[in-house]
Amino acid sequence: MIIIPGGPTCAVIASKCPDISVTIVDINQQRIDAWNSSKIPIYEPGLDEIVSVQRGKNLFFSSDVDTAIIEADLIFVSVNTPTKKSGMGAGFAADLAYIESATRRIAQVSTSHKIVIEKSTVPCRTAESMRKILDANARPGVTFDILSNPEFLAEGTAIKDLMNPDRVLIGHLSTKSGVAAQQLLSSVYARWVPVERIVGTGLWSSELTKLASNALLAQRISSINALSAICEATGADVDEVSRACGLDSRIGPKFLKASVGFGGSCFQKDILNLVYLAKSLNLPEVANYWNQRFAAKVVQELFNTITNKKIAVFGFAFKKDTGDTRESPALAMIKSFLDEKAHVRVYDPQVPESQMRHDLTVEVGIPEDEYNKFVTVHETAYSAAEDCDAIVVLTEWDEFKELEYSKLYEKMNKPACIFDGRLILPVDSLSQIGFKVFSLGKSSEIDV
Ligand SMILES: NC(=O)C1=CN([C@@H]2O[C@H](COP(=O)(O)OP(=O)(O)OC[C@H]3O[C@@H](n4cnc5c(N)ncnc54)[C@H](O)[C@@H]3O)[C@@H](O)[C@H]2O)C=CC1
Ligand SMILES: O=C(O)[C@H]1O[C@H](OP(=O)(O)OP(=O)(O)OC[C@H]2O[C@@H](n3ccc(=O)[nH]c3=O)[C@H](O)[C@@H]2O)[C@H](O)[C@@H](O)[C@@H]1O
Repeated sequence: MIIIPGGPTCAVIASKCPDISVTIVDINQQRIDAWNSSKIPIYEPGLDEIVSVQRGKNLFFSSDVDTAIIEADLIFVSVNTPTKKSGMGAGFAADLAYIESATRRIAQVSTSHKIVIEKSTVPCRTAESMRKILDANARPGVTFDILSNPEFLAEGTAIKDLMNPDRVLIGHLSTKSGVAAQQLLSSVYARWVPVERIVGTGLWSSELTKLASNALLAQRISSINALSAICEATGADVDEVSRACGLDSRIGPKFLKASVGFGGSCFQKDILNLVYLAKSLNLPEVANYWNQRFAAKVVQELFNTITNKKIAVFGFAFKKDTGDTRESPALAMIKSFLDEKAHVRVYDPQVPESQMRHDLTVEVGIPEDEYNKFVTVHETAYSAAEDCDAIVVLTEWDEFKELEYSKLYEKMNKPACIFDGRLILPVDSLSQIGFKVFSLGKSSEIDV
């Protein structure tokens, strides 16, 4: 195994797996010299001790990148991925030049099958680019698997985090060799990480999870920092507010320490990277946008028109187990369907027709005669679905999971579509019945 470069991760793997030979390679000779000296190039509590025990046994440091590649079975790519300074995406996108040159080297030098593991923090779908580079430059007969295994350690607690990680994430393809590669890497971590903390996902989910985790963590700090300004103006104490908020088990106490703003090498660059990804995919971060996007998906899948089609809306409340409809996504969604002159047949176990009529006519502003003509409210999901072209699930009521979908399917026009806006339905069994199923935030896997 080699790691390019990723010192702390490498040292911990070596110390937990004495039978695995681990080599850190770096094109920077000075860094390698430092790793081989009594003054290693990174200060991390506990790292010095591990390196001094393992170095020369199963932990090696070298600038001979090519030899290390040829001898390795698994190759972690942990090179730097700073924010681009010039060109397209400058100031936001990640500079993948180092990833590219390391990947090219692996392709050109390898003489046997390799498992190449993305360890660096990269934009979503970087594995696809790596695959293209590997395939285009590989020697005849040499094959590669690519895994995504992002690093979640924080500086200052790196060894502790690596010894006892909350989770180890391994993204892989669902091909036979992709799964085998994932199992092999899992078996390395399983030497010291409980198996339930080793999580397998698709490649893209894994890549995106790393950026998303840093964005969510940074967002918590930004929130508490914004509250600190309000505390200053009002006389409240931010530490007291933070402690009291953190006692809510849904919020939790960690990462709520107000500060002068977050620093570090990663939060800023990874958030910019995520913003760039959202912008380049034309995804403005406006709450209302998510409603519109889902409504547009319904129209698109129903052959770009829903005029005079019948749409069953399952759920009107803003969440399950309540009859409350304030700011419910159903309002904007039904308005979009009515704008397209579709007939909407609504069923919600708790929201009465009078409430729906009030919300749609008074709050949303749909004229009374339009409501009367296009909206009907039903006593059961079965009657709502009758003669419909699509079912759109907008509230996560438990009973929607337990409906007899084959019975609903029989009553509907074909092709019968289901749009799951709450991720509660069993996609596979609905597809088997014959439904065209669309789930929020999911797409089919594209091989790389
Ligand atoms: N530092 C941290 O705490 C964490 C870093 N990460 C991610 O890990 C990656 C690396 O971060 P750092 O270690 O902080 O970066 P770094 O800049 O300290 O180290 C990167 C090293 O890669 C070497 N390198 C560049 N191209 C090479 C090539 N083709 N072959 C061999 N070596 C090459 C450089 O000489 C440099 O020493 C980044 O993507 C970062 O976002 C993720 C989690 C934590
Ligand atoms: O991708 C990465 O590189 C890493 O980025 C962060 O780790 P790191 O930047 O090393 O350190 P943090 O402990 O997250 O601190 C970052 C900044 O936030 C600040 N911070 C943190 C926590 C808090 O409550 N308040 C606060 O202001 C810290 O002082 C520091 O300036 C994440 O915590 C790691 O999970 C991630 O792997």
